[in-house]
Amino acid sequence: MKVAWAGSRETLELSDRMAKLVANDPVFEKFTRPMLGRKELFKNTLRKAAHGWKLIVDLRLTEEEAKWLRLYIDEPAYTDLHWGMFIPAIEGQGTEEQKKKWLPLAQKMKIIGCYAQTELGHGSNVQGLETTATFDPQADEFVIHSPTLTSSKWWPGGLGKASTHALVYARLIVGGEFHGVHGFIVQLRSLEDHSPLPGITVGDIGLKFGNGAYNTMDNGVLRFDHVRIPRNQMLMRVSQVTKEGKYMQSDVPRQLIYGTMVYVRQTIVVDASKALSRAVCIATRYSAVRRQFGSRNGGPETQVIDYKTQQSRLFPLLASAYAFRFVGEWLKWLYMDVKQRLEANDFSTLPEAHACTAGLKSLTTTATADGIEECRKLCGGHGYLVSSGLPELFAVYIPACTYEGDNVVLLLQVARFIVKTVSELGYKQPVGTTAYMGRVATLMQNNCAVRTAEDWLNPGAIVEAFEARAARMAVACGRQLAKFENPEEGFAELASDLVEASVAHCQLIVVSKFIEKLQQDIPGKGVKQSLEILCYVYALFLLHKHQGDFLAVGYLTPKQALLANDQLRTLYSKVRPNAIALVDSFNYTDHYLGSILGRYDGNVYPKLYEAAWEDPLNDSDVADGFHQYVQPILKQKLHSAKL
Ligand SMILES: CCCCCCCC/C=C\CCC/C=C/C(=O)SCCNC(=O)CCNC(=O)[C@H](O)C(C)(C)COP(=O)(O)OP(=O)(O)OC[C@H]1O[C@@H](n2cnc3c(N)ncnc32)[C@H](O)[C@@H]1OP(=O)(O)O
Ligand SMILES: Cc1cc2nc3c(=O)[nH]c(=O)nc-3n(C[C@H](O)[C@H](O)[C@H](O)COP(=O)(O)OP(=O)(O)OC[C@H]3O[C@@H](n4cnc5c(N)ncnc54)[C@H](O)[C@@H]3O)c2cc1C
Repeated sequence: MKVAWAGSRETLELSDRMAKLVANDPVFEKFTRPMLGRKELFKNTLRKAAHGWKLIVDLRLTEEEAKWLRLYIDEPAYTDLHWGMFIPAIEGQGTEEQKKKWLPLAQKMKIIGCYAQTELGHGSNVQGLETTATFDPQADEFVIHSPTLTSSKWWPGGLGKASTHALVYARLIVGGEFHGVHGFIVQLRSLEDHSPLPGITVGDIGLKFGNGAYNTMDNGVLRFDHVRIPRNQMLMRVSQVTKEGKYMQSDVPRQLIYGTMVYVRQTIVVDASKALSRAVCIATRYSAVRRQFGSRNGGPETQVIDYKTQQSRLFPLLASAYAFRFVGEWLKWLYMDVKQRLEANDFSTLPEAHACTAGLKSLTTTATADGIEECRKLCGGHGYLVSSGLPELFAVYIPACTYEGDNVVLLLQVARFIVKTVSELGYKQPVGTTAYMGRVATLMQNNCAVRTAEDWLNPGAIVEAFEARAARMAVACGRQLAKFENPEEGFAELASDLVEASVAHCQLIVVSKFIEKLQQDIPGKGVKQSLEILCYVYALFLLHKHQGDFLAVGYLTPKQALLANDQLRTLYSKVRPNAIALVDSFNYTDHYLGSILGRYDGNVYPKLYEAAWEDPLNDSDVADGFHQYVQPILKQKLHSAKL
């Protein structure tokens, strides 16, 4: 199962080597992180990033090994944005000449870059950005300017203190005409002493949610006062500005300017499976250690993992972690395919890649953020201790629901794609993830054939149920929209229903990709069977949770919905014997997991007890401040009879 989770034996071995390299290096210690003040915390992150880079250089790590190393260091840092957005943006939107100039500098870390798109006043509405880039033909330069307070760049990670350069998104003005938002490479700080260059005001935006957590990152604010950059620092793969001040659009669609977001959303889906699996690993191991009630004749109490309520909350999350892992693998393939096509100037699959990355980013991050919090509750009181690892994981993870596109805004993008597909059904055969809509007539007509709980153990029955629900919800939205004279007004009015239809479509993708995964050759005794059980748990859990949809569209009867729930209960009993093995298969070191409750050896209570004494409050028996603030109260002489 470790191989199935990792994707291949090679990846398992490689990631295992990197995990151990990090776990055994004292520089990467992280247990004290939540106790540190901001400055100390940030400096420590810089130290870890520098040490990580030294290892990459000294050990001549490959790009793949370096990625795993950064993952296991497990501390948000400017390097995430440098490698994860700045470099991919230049790769995707730069010309060959620009790539030749900037990529070697960035890859050798001679410069540090960030992705400066969002502003104080605008994040979701990218077309609403206010920063301007005005072409000055005399000087052959762009003038980058922040005309208002709300045009201040706000949020970019790595911008506040670390970056020397930024990829700045600004409205292009040529000859007095606006040409929409484009990307520009702008140097922010001196490469000698790191001080901000003239015309640049830059700093950190301040503390964020949680102790430690995302505060290791210097999310920044940035203003430009007529900052000049050479013309060739506008990324010019999509459109160009000539020396003479002529704006030219190439055959490449404008949307490619948003390409970096497609790339990062795809990586976020894979990351969701990592974050959720960490939380599930902690909660599952602890649920096997923790005992409450049920002792007979002085024997041990019941392991909480044996309670059906615990199983019905925990096992769907375990199944979701696997589901997100496999849909992430598929999405990576889809992205690579689109990337290759784009390089050959085939842009036909870009809309689907956008819809899939946006929708799956939204679906998986929402479920993961909620899932981590559920895992905290599954660990009872001890889950609230920082040493459980869950509070910090939650605090670090939840912004994923917002960054790289607010999750609701992204589902509305999916809705546009679905509505368009439905409206074109009469003359265009849908392909890819919308191919099922080509069978819309059948899906609208046929109802569920399930008669017994066992009938639900059938991939065909499950896929058809999810297809029928998604198709019927999409068609219903289409019909409602058709009643509006102005389609945009209709879209705004029906936005909540459209979001629900998008969720149904995205859940269908995840379920289908899990089932497709099971059609592949999966080596290892019992591995495929265990994955089949998890796949049914994932699908039937969603069906149970959203049974209102399935019933409302008239595909299921209440009896069939109840049978699905009966089957789900049986499936939980099948997951139980392998639950620990299924989380051990994630192959996480205790360092990466960062949790006393989730320790591999299960030695929870002694270690919790030990850790308590390491809290700075326990440095002395009598607390600092006792003599000053508590003792006077204890010693006071009160005159009032009542008191
Ligand atoms: C080595 C380590 C690697 C680790 C990886 C590191 C990862 C780091 C992880 C976390 C760190 C956090 C970093 C966070 C960074 C950020 O948050 S960057 C800022 C991200 N901002 C957003 O996501 C903004 C969201 N808004 C938008 O994307 C868009 O504006 C929009 C809302 C999608 C669309 O706006 P609008 O309605 O105005 O539409 P238009 O812009 O006019 O577009 C119209 C058509 O374009 C299509 N479209 C839109 N987006 C895309 C896209 N990305 N790709 C392709 N096509 C797109 C849209 O469908 C319309 O098409 P149509 O005309 O055919 O209908
Ligand atoms: C930790 C973190 C790191 C970040 N890193 C970066 C970075 O490196 N670079 C960068 O450029 N940006 C970064 N961002 C910014 C991030 O991309 C934006 O915050 C995000 O895109 C959401 O935009 P917003 O803040 O404008 O939200 P808003 O759009 O203001 O959202 C507020 C509310 O309005 C709703 N809403 C907005 N529009 C609509 C609509 N059309 N229909 C219905 N509801 C709507 C949303 O659903 C939400 O509920 C980061 C943000 C965070 C939190």
